[in-house]
Amino acid sequence: MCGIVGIVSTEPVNQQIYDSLLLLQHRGQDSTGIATADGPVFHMTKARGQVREAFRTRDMRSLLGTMGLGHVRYTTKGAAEREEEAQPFYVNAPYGIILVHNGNLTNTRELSQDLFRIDRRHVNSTSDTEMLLNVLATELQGQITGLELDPDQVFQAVSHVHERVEGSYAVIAMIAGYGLLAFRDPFGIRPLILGKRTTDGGKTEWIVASESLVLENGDYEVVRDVEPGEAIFITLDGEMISRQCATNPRLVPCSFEYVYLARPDSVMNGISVYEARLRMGDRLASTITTHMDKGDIDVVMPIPDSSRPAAMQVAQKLGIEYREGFYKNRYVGRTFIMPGQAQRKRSVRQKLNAMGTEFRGKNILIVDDSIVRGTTSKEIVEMARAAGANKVTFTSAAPPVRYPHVYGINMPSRRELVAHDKKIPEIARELGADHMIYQEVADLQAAITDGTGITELDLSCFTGEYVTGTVTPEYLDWVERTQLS
Ligand SMILES: O=P(O)(O)OC[C@H]1O[C@H](OP(=O)(O)OP(=O)(O)O)[C@H](O)[C@@H]1O
Ligand SMILES: NC(=O)CC[C@H](N)C(=O)O
Ligand SMILES: [Mg+2]
Repeated sequence: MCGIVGIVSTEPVNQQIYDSLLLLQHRGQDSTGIATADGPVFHMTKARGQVREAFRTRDMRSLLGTMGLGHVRYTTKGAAEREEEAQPFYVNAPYGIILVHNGNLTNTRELSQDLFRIDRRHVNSTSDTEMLLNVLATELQGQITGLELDPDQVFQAVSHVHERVEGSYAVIAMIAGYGLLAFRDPFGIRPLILGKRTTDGGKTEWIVASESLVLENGDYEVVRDVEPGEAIFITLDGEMISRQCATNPRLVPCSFEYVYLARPDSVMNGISVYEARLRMGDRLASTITTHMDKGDIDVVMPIPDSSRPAAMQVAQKLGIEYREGFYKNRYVGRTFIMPGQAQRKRSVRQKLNAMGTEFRGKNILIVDDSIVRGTTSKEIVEMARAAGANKVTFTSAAPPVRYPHVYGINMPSRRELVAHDKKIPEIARELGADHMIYQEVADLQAAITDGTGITELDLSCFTGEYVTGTVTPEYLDWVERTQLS
């Protein structure tokens, strides 16, 4: 789940894109990039690391132009450490296209063959995003008849992309000399939202971004979410044209955005992430009461940061004191989205410290938003015990993560998942907790969608059911053998 943003403005966009990326930093910490268009000329800077360390003043000065896009990367395909695989990606024909992508393609084996054999295109990385860009470029090339590009041709090209590409993709691209294109996969797995604002001179400026908080921060009004399968084209003069480009679009958004990825102050597909997390807390509290006596819990404690809203609600619902026993070092980023298990493990200890006074002799109920590899929870239980806790009950506002996530979250291998193939008491033993309680899948679904009119969610990492057809057991084996850990 990377973070993406694109802006068509009436003034220079470099600073706005930078500010937007800072707001999306929680979606990716591996690398970042900005590209701008100054008339038909592109400027681009990309580098490893986080936004604050990646862009220097001289880079920012060179990013000229009133249209631009940016990316923060959390690697799911390709290599996290290779700067060349940082986004955006560029192709010089047709016209010149620069593209950013949030998501993960599940038919890259077929795509790389087809791109080479049929389209005669060389893709110089293992990045799925570079393949996606080359498919778009091929399809656009196939549509162009005269010299000029027509939005109809762009929409036709996106329809063909939908036919060729499988998996999840929220995409923003600039076509040199023409405008900004944004589209979302036919299941709308990854988020994308459209906003606009009017200048004093009455001109309209547009923004497309992964999360609504970026729009709010830039004083843009929310127009709407980009629909699953829909493409939006914004011309250089600020005219917005949209079209449904998929034959059978269906909204099936990723549940993990609401559990962990998105910032709580964002609204996605009309659902407030914060409120969804409160509802997860409500439902988890009910499940807790069916498993244990409230009288056996002295305090409810969150694991900072992401579980705070759910933990607060669990405490309130159970009528038990809420205490923050883990102090968080604000200078350590999110550990789950770091590349490599060694770094993740080291960082949990650097990130969290247990305060003895909150633990000594107490029965603690810990709430985390999710338990994936168990890196955090194992360390936390040890820390709680070392700080003198009596009994440690570990709870998760999400159900057990038992299956790989192949739509843009780096959990490719079943072996790595602490809950894969294990019953809950076995997980408790593995993590060293006295007791473990997980959210039920139906409760998670209800917590996210209740009252929203949304009927489907991608819950694949909890259920093993994948919405795109190409995710077969053979594919999952291949992913497990070949991808990142
Ligand atoms: O079971 P694991 O593999 O450890 O993964 C799950 C943990 O990782 C995340 O925290 P993270 O530190 O990334 O970010 P946060 O500060 O937003 O909670 C998540 O909130 C869990 O605490
Ligand atoms: N998390 C994402 O959206 C990743 C985008 C792309 N698959 C990459 O690895 O760079
Ligand atoms: Mg956490």
